[in-house]
Amino acid sequence: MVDPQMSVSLADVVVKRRGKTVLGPINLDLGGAGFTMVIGPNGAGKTTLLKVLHGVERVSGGTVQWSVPDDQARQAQAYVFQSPIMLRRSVRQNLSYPLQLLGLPKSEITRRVDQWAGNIGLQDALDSPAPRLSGGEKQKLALGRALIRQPKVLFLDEPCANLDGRSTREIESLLTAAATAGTKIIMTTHDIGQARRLATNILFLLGGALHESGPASEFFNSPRTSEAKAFLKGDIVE
Ligand SMILES: Nc1ncnc2c1ncn2[C@@H]1O[C@H](COP(=O)(O)OP(=O)(O)OP(=O)(O)O)[C@@H](O)[C@H]1O
Repeated sequence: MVDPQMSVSLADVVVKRRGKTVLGPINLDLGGAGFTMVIGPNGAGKTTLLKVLHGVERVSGGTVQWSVPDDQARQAQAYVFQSPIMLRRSVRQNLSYPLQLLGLPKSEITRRVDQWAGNIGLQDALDSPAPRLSGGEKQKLALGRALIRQPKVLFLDEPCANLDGRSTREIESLLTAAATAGTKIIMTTHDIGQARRLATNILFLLGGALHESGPASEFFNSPRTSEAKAFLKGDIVE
């Protein structure tokens, strides 16, 4: 990550639910800038891994160690859920809220809200109720609300699921700008094209295990395992 202090190590992390191992054991060191794309078939454990990294999934074994104390790590992270969660209030209130929680002065909040409303193309909808926005607009608002806090690490779970091409392109360009500005992005996707467009490195999960990982160019050009090859070809992999 751009801030060299923000990296994370997972040692023998296991998540069990109802007696079944849904993730792990995972051993992983994650650092460096850019996009880490978490890919794999349905049920492979992608969302569970994201939540483990963010510290909101109960682990049954192993350790998750950020290179800064846990409270600092959490403070420096944001998480965007697959179905955007927002306040039943205006776009402006949705963007202001995270900054109010940080206790920023009103003038600074107004400045950043105006700037981010422009970044996400909602400057003319600032006083509209957020629940009335389209799916693409809601997702852009969720992203704006996460990025307005300038997190060091941003987690996203399928941020473009069910969005049209135009909204997907707009979200990818917002994410690319954030990555260039120094936010480490860790996201899941079902869209291999999106993974190819964005990824710096890949985590390929299969059956709860980290089946293959490494730089994106290596993964896409010369996957090591037959399962990764099959997955990239579009075959059904279990
Ligand atoms: N609370 C839970 N109780 C029981 N099983 C769970 C629970 N949460 C997740 N699972 C199971 O854990 C496995 C991994 O789920 P997860 O949502 O992490 O996969 P995923 O790769 O994100 O899937 P998808 O691509 O479908 O979103 C699945 O088999 C799921 O059914």
